[in-house]
Amino acid sequence: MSDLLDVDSRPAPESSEDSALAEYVAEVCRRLSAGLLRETGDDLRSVVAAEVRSVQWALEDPAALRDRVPVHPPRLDHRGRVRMFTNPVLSQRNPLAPPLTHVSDGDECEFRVTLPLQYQGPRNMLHGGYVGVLLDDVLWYAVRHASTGISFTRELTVTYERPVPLFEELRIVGRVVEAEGRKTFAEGEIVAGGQVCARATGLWIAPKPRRDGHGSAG
Ligand SMILES: CCCCCCCC(=O)SCCNC(=O)CCNC(=O)[C@H](O)C(C)(C)COP(=O)(O)OP(=O)(O)OC[C@H]1O[C@@H](n2cnc3c(N)ncnc32)[C@H](O)[C@@H]1OP(=O)(O)O
Repeated sequence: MSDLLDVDSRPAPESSEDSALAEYVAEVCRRLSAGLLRETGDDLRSVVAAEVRSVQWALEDPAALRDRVPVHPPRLDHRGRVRMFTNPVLSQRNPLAPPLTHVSDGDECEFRVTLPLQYQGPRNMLHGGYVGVLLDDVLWYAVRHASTGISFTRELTVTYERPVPLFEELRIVGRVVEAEGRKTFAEGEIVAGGQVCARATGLWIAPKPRRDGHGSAG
């Protein structure tokens, strides 16, 4: 995967154990989110108690998460500031992110994900706004992969062809179709069971160079 933070690769002063703990707690939060929406009564209480116990266990036993290699530990930028990878679609440390599994870079960038209940719009279907979020992020990633700096989404058009299902694997694909100066045009789709459910096209624009010759974002 590209260096999405676009900063120096110096690790921030956080132990690997603490980074692993943060990512584990994010995972527990995701399971809890689904549990709160699925269970009621005694079943709800069991789910909450089990997850609270699992966090307690991870906090009390330093060896509990020994085998986990943190995926998105904090990094230091060139000014020595701590930078977190906060991306709400890709970050392992952000409980809002599903997060996506990266499959390939190249002419096409591909990610896969199976979405749980907290992303539901209509019954068993993905919320339409989140369809746009996924496509925005993966097309942005394809633009980022094909260029040297950060670009911002200027325009995104989403076509909803059929419902995007929850609880089954989705392929989310993005590719650059044209680059011209600061502008990059990209397109992509979400595919479930071999069928395209949603398509997007969009324009990403790199910020104007600053007077010192650097971009103003990143
Ligand atoms: C680290 C993880 C991040 C993950 C991020 C995922 C993607 C995101 O969510 S990004 C956040 C959402 N997006 C934003 O907040 C962006 C908000 N918009 C902006 O800040 C600005 O509009 C910005 C920076 C995109 C462009 O501003 P600016 O540089 O002033 O643009 P501007 O000079 O008007 O246009 C640049 C060029 O694009 C052209 N252009 C603008 N709009 C269009 C369009 N719709 N179609 C074709 N061309 C266009 C202009 O004509 C101009 O062309 P030229 O250079 O030939 O004159």
